[in-house]
Amino acid sequence: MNAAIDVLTPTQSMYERIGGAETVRSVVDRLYVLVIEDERLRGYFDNVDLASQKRHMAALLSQVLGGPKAYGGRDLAEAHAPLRITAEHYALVGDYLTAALLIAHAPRDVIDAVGEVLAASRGQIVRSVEPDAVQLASRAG
Ligand code: HEM
Repeated sequence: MNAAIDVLTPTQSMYERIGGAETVRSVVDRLYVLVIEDERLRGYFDNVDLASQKRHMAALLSQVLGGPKAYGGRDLAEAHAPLRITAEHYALVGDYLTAALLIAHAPRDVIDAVGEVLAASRGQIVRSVEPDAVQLASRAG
């Protein structure tokens, strides 16, 4: 391979480039501070063990970024179905995750990759029927 191609070929995972376990932990800590400070979201976590929640989220984020494959939590659809999460609340959590990554100086391509994962997992997490969908369904008869 010539030197120019070497330079352009990523040798580290996104997980390594953002700073590995330590950065993931700080991103997840910040994410839950932002979420719990938001009165629109706080109630979802009233009876949740936040320490174990953070461990699961950190394991999932590490895995998604090409780090250790250590996620041992439930399937995302199964974990979130009883919560009836709205599209608005889902978007807020996504924005807070992006904010936490930016504060940790995650590069643009990492933010974009996480954005794609968020978009792909939306259908498993958002469960409430939105007014538009109800209207369309009733119009369709
Ligand atoms: C943005 C994408 C999201 C991801 C990647 C994600 C990820 C996770 C993970 C990994 C767990 C742990 C599952 C387990 O313990 O087995 C979990 C649980 C949970 N999530 Fe999310 N989540 C997301 C969005 C949300 C949103 C938008 C809310 C609420 C507004 C939410 C509320 C919860 C709650 C309350 C639990 C605990 C459920 C329980 O222990 O019964 N999540 N989530």
